[in-house]
Amino acid sequence: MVKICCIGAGYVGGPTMAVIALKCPSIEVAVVDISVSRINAWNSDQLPIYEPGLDGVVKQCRGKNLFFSTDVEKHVREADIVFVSVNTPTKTRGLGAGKAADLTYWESAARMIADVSKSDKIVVEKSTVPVKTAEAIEKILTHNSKGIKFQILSNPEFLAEGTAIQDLFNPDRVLIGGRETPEGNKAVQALKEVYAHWVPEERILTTNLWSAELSKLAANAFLAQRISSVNAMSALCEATGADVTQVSYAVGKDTRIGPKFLNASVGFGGSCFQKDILNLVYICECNGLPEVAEYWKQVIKINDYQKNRFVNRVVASMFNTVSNKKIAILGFAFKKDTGDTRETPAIDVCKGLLGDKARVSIYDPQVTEDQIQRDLTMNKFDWDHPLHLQPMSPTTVKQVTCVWDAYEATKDAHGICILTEWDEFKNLDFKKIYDNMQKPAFVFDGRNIVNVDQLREIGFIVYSIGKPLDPWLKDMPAVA
Ligand SMILES: NC(=O)c1ccc[n+]([C@@H]2O[C@H](COP(=O)([O-])OP(=O)(O)OC[C@H]3O[C@@H](n4cnc5c(N)ncnc54)[C@H](O)[C@@H]3O)[C@@H](O)[C@H]2O)c1
Ligand SMILES: O=c1ccn([C@@H]2O[C@H](COP(=O)(O)OP(=O)(O)O[C@H]3O[C@H](CO)[C@@H](O)[C@H](O)[C@H]3O)[C@@H](O)[C@H]2O)c(=O)[nH]1
Repeated sequence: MVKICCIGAGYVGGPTMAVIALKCPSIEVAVVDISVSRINAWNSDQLPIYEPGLDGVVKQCRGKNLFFSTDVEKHVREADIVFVSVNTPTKTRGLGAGKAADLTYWESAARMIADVSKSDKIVVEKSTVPVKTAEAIEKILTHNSKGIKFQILSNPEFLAEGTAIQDLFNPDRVLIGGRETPEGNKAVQALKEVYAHWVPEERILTTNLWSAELSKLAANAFLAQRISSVNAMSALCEATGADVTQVSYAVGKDTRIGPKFLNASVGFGGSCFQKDILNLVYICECNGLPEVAEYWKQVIKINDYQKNRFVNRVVASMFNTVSNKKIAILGFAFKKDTGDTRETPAIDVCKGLLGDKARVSIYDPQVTEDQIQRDLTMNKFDWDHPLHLQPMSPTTVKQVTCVWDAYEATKDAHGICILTEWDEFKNLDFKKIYDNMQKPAFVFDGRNIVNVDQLREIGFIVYSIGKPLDPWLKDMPAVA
């Protein structure tokens, strides 16, 4: 029986390995982690991450050919294929701080693999890493190998949160990069056979190592760039009276452009886009390509601009101050159908409003109060380290309350900010909400999910990203 071990039981390691176990009953899969609480949660009824469909997949295989364990060394030693899916946060100190990927966790995993291995292994990069990481990992492994042979493959993951199970069942492509040597080709073939259990052969792409590593960074940069492009257009739409939804529909109808990923928003979030672009920027700079670095930096600058612009709209609309006003925040996760808050635009928006002394009342169906408080007090990039190594939140932000109901959050509020596109927000009783708010009552829709005309009829003053402006907002500056 082929044995797979995955180091890192997170958003990628957990779902990816659960799907491999489900689709390959003949393979034994162990997912290991240094975080005891994470592993305990994977072994309980309350999985550590919320992902539609994940529960069912885990329940079908757990205890049969899928195991979650903290005995990292044992499972690595026994495995034929070791996936490494650990954190690769942005460095906060030293060389490349604020841009480069911090490979501490990767390096310690590689050293541990070399230490405990007693048989040849294929080591698979599942984490998103800088180009040429495989070379560094190869060096660590071979210099410590005691005669054991390791083949390194790059197999970046393209799943998106909220649709992870769907994406894993039916991927656009699986990408496997390896050394172009007989041993390298053999290793690529072995991993290909795993995916071939359910992925059609023509969707399994094989490349050299560096192309696979770079393709992952490139794909995320292209995706994020589309959002920054449409968000940049949203500002121009507001200035001209065009409607960004109509513009992106018309643009996306061009088959060369395509309709997906053109939704204007308060900004993109998530653990990957910003981190991976910063990483790309750093790699370009290190390779003497400042113009290319500058080009990709702009994607992040526009994203920051979009979040600032949103906060400025809120404050400017409400007589240039939100001091002591209650603002309801509907949605804190970085997108719907996940409880993940890493780099969520809600953090920046809330911090902006708190900076103007607002009182914020937050409701998100999947995010706990503890998480929100930690997010609002943590330093940038600290969120991307293993849970037990993150600083405990020393203080709580007093002007923040978290509630478990949208009606409670909006009661007596002056304004509402919709920051995540949860389906349930589309069906709220806005008349009831309006009746229970201070007047004038404002809605700032950062996800373009409300029916603007209906809300204006009820009496709300409505701002919706990239839509023709409410007369109330017309003469107010977008960016103060
Ligand atoms: N989240 C996504 O949607 C996504 C998608 C594609 C790629 N990625 C990439 O995959 C990687 C993992 O991302 P994630 O979202 O799953 O992160 P995560 O924080 O959810 O999971 C990483 C896990 O690795 C564990 N870990 C760290 N060092 C370890 C070690 N030495 N031994 C054992 N366990 C260790 C941590 O405790 C943590 O549970 C990152 O490089 C990320 O960029 C993420
Ligand atoms: O038209 C759009 C599409 C997305 N978003 C926002 O962009 C962010 C990222 O969304 P999405 O890409 O759907 O989720 P992620 O889980 O971050 O997935 C991205 O990052 C992963 C980690 O690298 C990759 O594996 C995926 O392919 C890539 O889509 C979220 O805040 C979305 O709300 C928009 O604002 N407008």
